[in-house]
Amino acid sequence: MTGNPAHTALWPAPLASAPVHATVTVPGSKSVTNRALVLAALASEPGWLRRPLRSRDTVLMADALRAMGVQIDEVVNPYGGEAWRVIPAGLHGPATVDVGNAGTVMRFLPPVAALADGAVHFDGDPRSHERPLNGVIDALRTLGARIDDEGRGALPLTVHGGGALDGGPVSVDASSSSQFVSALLLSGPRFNQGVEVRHTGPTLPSLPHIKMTVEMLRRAGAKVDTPENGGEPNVWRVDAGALLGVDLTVEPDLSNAQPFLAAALVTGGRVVIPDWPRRTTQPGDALRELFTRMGGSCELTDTGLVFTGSGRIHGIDADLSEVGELTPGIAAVAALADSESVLRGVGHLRLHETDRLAALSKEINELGGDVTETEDGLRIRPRTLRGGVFHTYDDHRLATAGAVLGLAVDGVLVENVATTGKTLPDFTEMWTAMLGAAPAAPASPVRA
Ligand SMILES: O=C(O)C1=C[C@@H](OP(=O)(O)O)[C@@H](O)[C@H](O)C1
Ligand SMILES: C=C(OP(=O)(O)O)C(=O)O
Repeated sequence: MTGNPAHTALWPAPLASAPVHATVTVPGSKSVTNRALVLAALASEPGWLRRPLRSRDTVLMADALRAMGVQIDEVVNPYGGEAWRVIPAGLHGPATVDVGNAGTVMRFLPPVAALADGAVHFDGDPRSHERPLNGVIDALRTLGARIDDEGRGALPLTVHGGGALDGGPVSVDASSSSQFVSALLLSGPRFNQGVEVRHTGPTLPSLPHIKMTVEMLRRAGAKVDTPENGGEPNVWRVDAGALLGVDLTVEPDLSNAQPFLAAALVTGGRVVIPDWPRRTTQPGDALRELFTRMGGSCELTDTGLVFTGSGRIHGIDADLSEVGELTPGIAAVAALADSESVLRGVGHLRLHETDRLAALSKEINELGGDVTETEDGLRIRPRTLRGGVFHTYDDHRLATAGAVLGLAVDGVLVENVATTGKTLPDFTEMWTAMLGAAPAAPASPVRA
């Protein structure tokens, strides 16, 4: 924990005094915004991102690309919202990249830096030094890059870009993060021989995020072969070729819709999320099924997703390996359910923003819960919970999970709720607006 007062400030999570009835407009997807920025930066012509997410992770991505020479102009249209115009340029060093604690920045950009002319130094938050990066580093070396990481296999490191990269076939164990595969594929069209990525590990998390990468590459004109279109299992191939400048409207972040849907489930209310896409690769789309199994019902209408809680919350036994980032929110709801839950397939969450399995069990248990870690997930036995401090370990999804618990448990104090700024800077304002309450005055925050 740092000495920064924002990190010790406690936010009294509002208790829901009645079923929530609200329409919540959710900002753009982090995963789509950061992929779109990378692809636009690598394109051979300018492109547009409309309704991009503006949050810590996406600003870090944009600033990093700017540091390598890409022009990104922010245009505010009073009628159509924000848009970012991306004008690619010859990538160059010397440059310094702050990855914060953004998996997308720390994994997607070293391959881009390998294409730059000059040295690009990467560093970030202390936690970024602990998150797995070895798959990207080793693969880039195999593909011809020169990287100085002083043998750490992790951040900080310097990529000595040579202006081009051979590319070709490479094997990577992506069992600790699907982002290793996405990272290599995204820059693949710009490698001299393209890239063929073969995943060799025992498991592969977050498959929808790899599908998102493939779809966005194809939309930018890349030729991609995948296991789904007749290729070998666990092998993705991207041909070398120019990328088009795309005009893309970013979908709402469905994983960030989760706490608001959870509010309908927990309070027996109804929440509408406008612009929920009818077809998407976002893992958050699985919430329609998961939260229905946990007691709600939903309908995809022309206004968006209408999600209704029944007043009952059921436990769930679910393999969340494809949708790992939904685990903290599901765990919070599960702690309030009428039966036990088992969440499986998410051992890799120990290496996310924080060790999410340890953090969720400790924090829910400190409120009186009964959560145990299993080898690959969590077992959650609902108990009557009491108020107390909910520590968040610089993890945005721990903070929103604490807010969900606070709807039903009086006196939950979420530590460092500002950490939601990683992907959802307006979270507390959106939460209080959803609850129909006036936003709390910022004066004299309670201290831990
Ligand atoms: O590629 C992406 O945009 C992401 C992939 C997933 O990472 P892991 O495969 O490391 O879990 C996910 O958890 C993360 O929030 C975003
Ligand atoms: C795991 C997450 O993020 P990152 O992109 O930093 O891996 C997340 O948002 O839940």
